[in-house]
Amino acid sequence: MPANTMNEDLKRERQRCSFDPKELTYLLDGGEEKTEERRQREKFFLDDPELSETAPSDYLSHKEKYEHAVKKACIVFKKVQQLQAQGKAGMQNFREVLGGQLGSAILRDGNPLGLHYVMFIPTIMGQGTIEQQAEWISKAWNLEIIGTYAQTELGHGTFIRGLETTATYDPATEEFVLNSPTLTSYKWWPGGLGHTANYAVVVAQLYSQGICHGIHPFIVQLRDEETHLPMPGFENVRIPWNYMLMKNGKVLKDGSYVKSPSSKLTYGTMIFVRVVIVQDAANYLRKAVTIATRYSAVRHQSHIKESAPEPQILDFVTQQHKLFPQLATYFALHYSGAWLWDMYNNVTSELESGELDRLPELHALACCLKAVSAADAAQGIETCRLACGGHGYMSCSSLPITYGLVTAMVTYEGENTVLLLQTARYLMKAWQNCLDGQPLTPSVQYLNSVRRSFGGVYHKSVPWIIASMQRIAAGKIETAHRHMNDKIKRGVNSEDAWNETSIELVAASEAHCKAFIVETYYNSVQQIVPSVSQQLGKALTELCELYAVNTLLKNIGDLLRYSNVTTGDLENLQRWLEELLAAIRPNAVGIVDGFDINDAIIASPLGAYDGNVYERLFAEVSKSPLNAKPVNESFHKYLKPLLKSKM
Ligand SMILES: CCCCCCCC/C=C\CCCCCCCC(=O)SCCNC(=O)CCNC(=O)[C@H](O)C(C)(C)COP(=O)(O)OP(=O)(O)OC[C@H]1O[C@@H](n2cnc3c(N)ncnc32)[C@H](O)[C@@H]1OP(=O)(O)O
Ligand SMILES: Cc1cc2nc3c(=O)[nH]c(=O)nc-3n(C[C@H](O)[C@H](O)[C@H](O)COP(=O)(O)OP(=O)(O)OC[C@H]3O[C@@H](n4cnc5c(N)ncnc54)[C@H](O)[C@@H]3O)c2cc1C
Repeated sequence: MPANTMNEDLKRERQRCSFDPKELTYLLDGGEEKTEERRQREKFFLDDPELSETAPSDYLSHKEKYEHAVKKACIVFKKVQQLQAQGKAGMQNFREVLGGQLGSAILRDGNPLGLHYVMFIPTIMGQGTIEQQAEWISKAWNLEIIGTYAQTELGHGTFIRGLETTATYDPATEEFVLNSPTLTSYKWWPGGLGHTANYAVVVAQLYSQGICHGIHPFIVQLRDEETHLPMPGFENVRIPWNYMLMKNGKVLKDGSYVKSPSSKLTYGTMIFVRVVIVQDAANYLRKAVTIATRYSAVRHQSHIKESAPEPQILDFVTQQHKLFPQLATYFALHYSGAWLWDMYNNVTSELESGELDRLPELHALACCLKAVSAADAAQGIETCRLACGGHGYMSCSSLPITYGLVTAMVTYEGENTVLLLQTARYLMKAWQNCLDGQPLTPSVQYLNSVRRSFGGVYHKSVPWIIASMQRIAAGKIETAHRHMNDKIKRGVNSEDAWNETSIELVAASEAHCKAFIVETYYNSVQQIVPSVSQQLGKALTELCELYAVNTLLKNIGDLLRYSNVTTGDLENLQRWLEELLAAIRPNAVGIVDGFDINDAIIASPLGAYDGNVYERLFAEVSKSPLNAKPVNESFHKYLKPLLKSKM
């Protein structure tokens, strides 16, 4: 097929879409102008010959990949500075360019500067005094220094109160002495710590006047700014007094300690990254479902009717049931992420004025939304990979690497189970408040309404599904609360009772989160529909209904246990699901086109806009050095002697 011709199947798919994908693009970007801005920004980076992939980095050594990534990260940074000089670079650009999809396309092998922007700078902004911000932020933005966030140790990642690195204040010299006294206290995992960063925020147990005040953040220089050689010593390293970030907890020069308004303010950066992860997980999922949907429109296989030619695999209802819920999940996580980002900004500004009331609810929501979005996006990406059969397994499909990036999210920034238990902690208190008639915060208000009524009869609407999911969540919260208290009444101490009930606590947390996501998604679509064309509004509504129906059908056991749903209602839900898959089918390619993901970011022969899958696959494998010569030298070195010896 000559280059740049459009695959006929995709041509037909694009003709049958009921709405203009550009309208969806503008909606997701926040308007036509924003789309144009984004496209220009992408072009500015992706068209740069120094950044485009000549040979796939799959064939580089680990060391070469690192050096390649550093080179490109520096080019990206200089280009961001050019944007800044034109007044075009703001926080959003950095997020786009240094993280997100554009970043992961340009820096396929990771971004050695990622942690510098994602955690080092935000920690100084969130934990440093005004003076400390003035001292460090501009140097960091201008890359005069490169930082990382060194919290996790060989022996501790989750339980940060158990971290062993110490920072002991020496009033005689007005310095802190940092020490990682044991093998398990060595900082381990921080991105960039090995060879890139020359500074770190080190999270350590603060000791002053013989008292341990818990974990606090300290700036430590790791490498000489000129030679990049590691600073002398890694035991009893001395740093100046003002290298402790003191916006919250403080140590005065005489060594006396001033408590933070809340010890949990030290954990602030982790909330920020969890909030960012929700949106990033959604974006990686939409890249994967774009690849799998376009591929499924081009791939012909088997028969639906013996008399007809091999159909597009997108016409198999099972294939639709694999992919369309992923389309819907992208929107669900996108709108939940947007809602959480708003709440984060509001609560953070309240914290600035000492208002801590909403921090616990933000923490609880950030925990469960990070956990559910990372897990669901990872599972959705794996479903997309499997839906592409053998070609989905190839690394050039981009699906395995995308899956790897997102499963990491399940672990970092708080391992999922641990975070779901954090939310469960909040829900147990909320249920107790509900029983005691105490006021409830907005995200758990539904506990009151669910307690008062045992659910209405089935009707084919998302509000009925939301009420059912809230009923399931309340039921699981009540069950966990009751089981835990029954154990305590039987003499089990509260910590053991918590641990013994933790399976149900995690499940209650997940159910609460799913109910929150469906409701937030529905409310977002309700707000949007009146402002878009009737066709796009219908498509967005169908996707929202699909997310709700499919999520509920994956939970039939709980639905039967905690509501008065009948088997007849379940049959109606199954029929509704099938109707929605059929309704979405003609728009599937149009929806992914609406994501407007540049082919260079898709980076997959299965998902290119023109749909020339086989030509692109073949071109891709031809790039492999292994295919440069017809006979590989291993034949003469090893195989031939072996064969000879048999003769
Ligand atoms: C501008 C450019 C941008 C570029 C963009 C790029 C985009 C790319 C995007 C993304 C790439 C990201 C790449 C990052 C790579 C990964 C980085 C890392 O992994 S850094 C390490 C993370 N490590 C953890 O997260 C540890 C997890 N563990 C914990 O958080 C804690 O240990 C926890 C919460 C599990 C237990 O901590 P306890 O033992 O001190 O707390 P308890 O006793 O359980 O609770 C005490 C009270 O504290 C509250 N609490 C706990 N954590 C809180 C928090 N974070 N905020 C507020 N309250 C909290 C609790 O709700 C509880 O409150 P009550 O007592 O119930 O009222
Ligand atoms: C790609 C990547 C990048 C990272 N980058 C950084 C970084 O830049 N800076 C940094 O400081 N760290 C970083 N980390 C470390 C990361 O934050 C930790 O790995 C993460 O917090 C999990 O902690 P852990 O490894 O101790 O796991 P563990 O907590 O040991 O988890 C192992 C198992 O124990 C279970 N478990 C632990 N505690 C509990 C509990 N209370 N209740 C029930 N189950 C429990 C977990 O659920 C899990 O199943 C990174 C990790 C990865 C994978």
